[in-house]
Amino acid sequence: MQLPVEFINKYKQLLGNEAAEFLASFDQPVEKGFRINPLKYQGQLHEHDTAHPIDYSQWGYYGKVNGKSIDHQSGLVYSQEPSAMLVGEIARPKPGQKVLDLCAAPGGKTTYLASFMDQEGLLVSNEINRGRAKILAENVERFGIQNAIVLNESPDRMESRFEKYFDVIVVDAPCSGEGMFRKDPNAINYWNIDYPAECANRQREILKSAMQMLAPNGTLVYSTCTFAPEEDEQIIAWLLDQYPTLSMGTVTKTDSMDDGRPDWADGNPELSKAVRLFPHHFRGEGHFMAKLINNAIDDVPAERPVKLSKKNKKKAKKVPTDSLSKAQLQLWQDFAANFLKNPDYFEEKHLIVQKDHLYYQTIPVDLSGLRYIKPGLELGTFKKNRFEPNQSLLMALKTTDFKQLAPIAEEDWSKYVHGDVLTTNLSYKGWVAVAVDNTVVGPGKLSQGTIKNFYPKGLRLNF
Ligand SMILES: C[S@@+](CC[C@H](N)C(=O)[O-])C[C@H]1O[C@@H](n2cnc3c(N)ncnc32)[C@H](O)[C@@H]1O
Repeated sequence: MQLPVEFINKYKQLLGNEAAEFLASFDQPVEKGFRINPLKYQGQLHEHDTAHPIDYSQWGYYGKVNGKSIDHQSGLVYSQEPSAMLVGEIARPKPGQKVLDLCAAPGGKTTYLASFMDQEGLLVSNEINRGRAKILAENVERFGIQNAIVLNESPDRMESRFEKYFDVIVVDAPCSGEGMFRKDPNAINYWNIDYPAECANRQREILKSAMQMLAPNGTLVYSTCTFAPEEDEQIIAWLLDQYPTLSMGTVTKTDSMDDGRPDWADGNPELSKAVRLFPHHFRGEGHFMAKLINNAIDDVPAERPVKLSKKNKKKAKKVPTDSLSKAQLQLWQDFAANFLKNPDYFEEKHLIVQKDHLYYQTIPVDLSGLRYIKPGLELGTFKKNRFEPNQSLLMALKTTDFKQLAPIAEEDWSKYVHGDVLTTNLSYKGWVAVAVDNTVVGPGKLSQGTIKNFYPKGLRLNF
């Protein structure tokens, strides 16, 4: 790989004797990995091999995901580069906590955090770029996360709404991406000697917002996929300096993980508690991460109303946060009674309607004034006098949750995701959850031996 001369010289200086080995690692093949989704997994994958577990990740395996497989399409597996998996392990939120993934698309860390949360508490998953936020929302849906809200905001516009609100915040920062060079050689074209310092400016801005939203006793996890000290140790040194209530948390490291380098910042020995994953030591593309604990004293209420500046008021989309009409509630309850084994699982007080779409929020959050993609788990849509379930609802439940299940053979799955009508000898009528083995793959509507296909058009596949 042709690396920029200034990049080579910089790391020769920083790494000394080790530089040759580090630079040679850029010519080694990319390491691929995937995780099993504990929210869905019931002991069976269809075409992925779990022979090579990743020792520091409870759900991680080395290997490549087939994007056109049942496992991927139904959210049983998530493709993630092995070093990125450690970020989720370090953050390790507990069920019931309020968690923020501030730079979240396409969703690697979000899905990891959700794996720990077991559908309880609140996961706010934010991405500033609208196109990327939509991809994030698709991955949240596929993974079957019930407790996530997908926002499309700049971090500073979230501050006043979520002041001192989150127990865990992950900032997987936009960075100079030096750990991406092997995976995406185009990333080299963006690099120049000043780029890390430019990225560091943006990282400090994002972290200032994150600090406004971190609750007393909260945990902040900061990570990058770059080796540049300006964006790694020097950012953590700045944080510790600016926010005296922060202290470094300890991270359990395996032999192939390096300590942070105090000598690459201000010499603070605490920085060695950070983790460096170098591709010449570790089976992965490379990452930096640090865990910080907020030791501030709890003096401010956790939740505050939105306070928007005039400028932000203008930009903000008007969002109707409606409660259900009586007729809508009846339609939902009739649907749930026929379709779900526990029709009261999605409690009425957690339901909201927006433009005829019905959503479920585990913890009610007022999103007025904020841009979002999904204000909660989308249960479905009210259409005239009926209710139509959304793919998100199907993805977020297990086969055992449905009254009306339509199991199909593995060979019929490709017809289903292609959008074909299927035949069956089941005798139910109405909405069914189509499933392959123990995995729900999407909705259908059954009538007289045929399953009408309601797999979303945007997700359909050609083989
Ligand atoms: C390293 S990527 C995140 C990867 C993601 N956490 C994952 O695991 O899949 C960084 C993200 O930050 C977003 N970003 C860029 N500028 C930002 C800003 N000023 N504030 C917040 N996020 C930003 C980028 O669009 C990008 O999606």
